[in-house]
Amino acid sequence: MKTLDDLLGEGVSGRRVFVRADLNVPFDKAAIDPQGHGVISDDGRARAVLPTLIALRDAGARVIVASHLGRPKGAPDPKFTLAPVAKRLGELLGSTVVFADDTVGPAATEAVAALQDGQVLLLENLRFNAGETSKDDAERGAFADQLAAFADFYVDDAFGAVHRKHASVFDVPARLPRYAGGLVLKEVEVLKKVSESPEQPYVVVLGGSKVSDKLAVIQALLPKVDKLLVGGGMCFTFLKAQGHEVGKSLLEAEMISVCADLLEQAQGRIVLPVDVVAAAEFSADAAHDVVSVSEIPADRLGLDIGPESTSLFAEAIAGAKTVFWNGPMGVFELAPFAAGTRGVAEAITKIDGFSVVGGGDSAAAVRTLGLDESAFGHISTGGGASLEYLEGKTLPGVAALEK
Ligand SMILES: Nc1ncnc2c1ncn2[C@@H]1O[C@H](COP(=O)(O)OP(=O)(O)O)[C@@H](O)[C@H]1O
Ligand SMILES: O=C(OP(=O)(O)O)[C@H](O)COP(=O)(O)O
Repeated sequence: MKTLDDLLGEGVSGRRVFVRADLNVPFDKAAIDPQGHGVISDDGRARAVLPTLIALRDAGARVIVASHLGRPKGAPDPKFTLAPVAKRLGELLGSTVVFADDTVGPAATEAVAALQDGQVLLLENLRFNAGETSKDDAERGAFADQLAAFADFYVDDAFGAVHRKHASVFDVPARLPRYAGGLVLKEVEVLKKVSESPEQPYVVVLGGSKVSDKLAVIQALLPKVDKLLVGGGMCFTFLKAQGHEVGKSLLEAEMISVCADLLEQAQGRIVLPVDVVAAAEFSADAAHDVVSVSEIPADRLGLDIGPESTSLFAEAIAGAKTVFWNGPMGVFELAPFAAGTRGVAEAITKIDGFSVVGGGDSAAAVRTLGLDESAFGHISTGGGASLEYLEGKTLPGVAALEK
């Protein structure tokens, strides 16, 4: 695999370099800025790609940065514009970041043509184009052709998206000389060690809201781990499979039988919450109570694991030599539902072993809850990506760089 250092050694002054970054940063759930844009709540993912952007900029490259943000449906959607991210990236870089308000349209084409040596341009959200995530090779390829036409070289530093077979991750690198950025290299190096020889006991903690993505991973991880602790939005499909009613909580109805099979296979190694914080609605000032998982009221939704579950999870974590954690235990962004995530995170910081936290929101939780980042072995920018790496899967973005 060729690296950014190889590219810098070849010389990039005046050359156009396409950088796929993961600038899918979390936004404050309530705030709006004076321009009507969302307010970034944690810019860790933008900071993580700065070394690559600075090295290219300072070497005189014309830097074209591209990313997705959220999950828009293949068409422009102002809710998911990267405009506020361009502004923040400019502040972090200490130099102007030009923003194109389309991805491959006239604005982007003009902005690429006007780029000066040492300038950085951010294209609008890749997922405003159906070609980016299409399952159809030709449709993805046509979009990749347009992106590749902008540049002479391709650098992938979007670790959080390397598990996606998307145009900017998988198809553009097939069309240009390709290089791995420093973030991708560092992430792969750490995760390789954990996946090849995790010191036992190995505990995996899963939560968050991307339920169906992660249920698929559990099957593959189960044989490798001693305990799998499940909280967050994830746990309700499992609780339902155990026969509990979950009220209005997040539920993947079509996955209930899969969860039942997983529980049977796991023979006690999947640990579920015994109590949850059940709220009247998804808001910080909603009425809420701690209830047993067998007593979730029909008109309430579970927004955090309860204190007994937090202690149960902390106990399982305490004896571990390796812990991988992806996905918050609750809606930590709202203060009444942050205790489970805080308790589990604190337990992970105390282990006598190696811990990895992965995921945009999980890493953001560590920072916004004021936990000591240095108490974790590694904080990964990718949740799904690191889970799939640990599962032993070939990741399309990594494979594309290795070809
Ligand atoms: N019980 C729950 N119900 C709904 N959403 C939840 C629940 N628990 C956690 N979440 C949400 O999950 C989101 C993070 O999920 P996910 O994207 O899977 O994690 P990561 O980005 O770390 O991989 C957070 O915004 C959090 O508010
Ligand atoms: O946020 C991300 O992944 P993560 O929540 O698993 O860390 C990445 O930006 C990938 O986003 P996606 O899961 O919408 O493809």
